[in-house]
Formats: sequence, C-alpha cells, structure tokens
Amino acid sequence: MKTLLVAAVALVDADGRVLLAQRPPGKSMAGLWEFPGGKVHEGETPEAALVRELKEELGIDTAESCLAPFAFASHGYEAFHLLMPLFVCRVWKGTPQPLEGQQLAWVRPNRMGDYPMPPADIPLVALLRDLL
Ligand SMILES: Nc1nc2c([nH]c(=O)n2[C@H]2C[C@H](O)[C@@H](COP(=O)(O)OP(=O)(O)OP(=O)(O)O)O2)c(=O)[nH]1
Repeated sequence: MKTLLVAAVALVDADGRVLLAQRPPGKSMAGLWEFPGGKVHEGETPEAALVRELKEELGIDTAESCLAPFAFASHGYEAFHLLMPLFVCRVWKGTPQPLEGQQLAWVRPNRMGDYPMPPADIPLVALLRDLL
C-alpha cells in the first residue's frame, strides 16, 4: 500500500476560529470539509507545499516560519495510507478567498462536529479543541 504525504494547516483567526474548506464535487470525498493543504510534491518539504497550496487555493501569503507543527493524522484509506502533518498558522497576509470554487467556513473547534470531515481528520479535531 502506498503512503501518501499530504500537508494540511489549521489557519486560526483572532477569535480562535479555524478555516475549513469543502471538497468540491468530482473529487474524492466530495462535500466533506477539510483543512487547507494538499499533496507534498517530490523533493518538496511539507512547509513549502503548504506555502504553495495556500497561495494557489486561498490567495494568501504565509512564511514557513509561521507554520507551527501541531499533530499528524495516519489513516488507512482503501487505496492508500494517508500520512498528514497538521500545522497551525495564525499569521498570514491577505484574506482567504475560494480560488478553486470551494466553499470556505470559519468554524470554532467545538462546532466542527457540524461539518462532516474525512475520517482521518476526526482525531485532529479533538486535539484542536484542546488547543484553542
Ligand atoms: N487537504 C486535505 N486533504 C485531506 C484532509 N483529510 C484527508 O483525508 N485528506 C485527503 C484527501 C485527499 O485524498 C488527499 C489530499 O489530496 P489533494 O486535495 O491534494 O488532492 P485531490 O483533492 O486532487 O485528491 P484526489 O481527489 O486526487 O484524492 O488527502 C484534510 O484535512 N486536508
């Protein structure tokens, strides 16, 4: 089974809300809410992948130094094993915009239960609730 490395980030605003993005129709797990991020390319670090993805998906600028390692998900999906480091970021430039047609929502960790997420993410939500 292939291990897929995906980097994800909890963008946290001044009110302690976290940005979730809804996976668009046509993609795997469409309709579920996830942390922004994506696959780490060959030869790329997770931090560099996130800086790139945040620009592409949301139009915001972040520095690698603003990404604090927080936790990781390790989850067996049918087709691959997902290894997903989750970073926390509280500092960025710009306002997140849905540049890829995705829905965005700022959600308090204790309300994340209202937003169906991929199974890999469930343990991460509990950890965020403790942090924020
Ligand atoms: N970005 C992100 N991906 C997640 C989360 N939880 C989770 O299981 N994933 C999975 C979904 C995808 O299989 C993979 C991320 O792939 P991607 O977002 O870069 O690429 P993609 O939508 O084209 O994925 P796919 O349709 O090819 O499966 O990680 C999460 O919180 N954030």
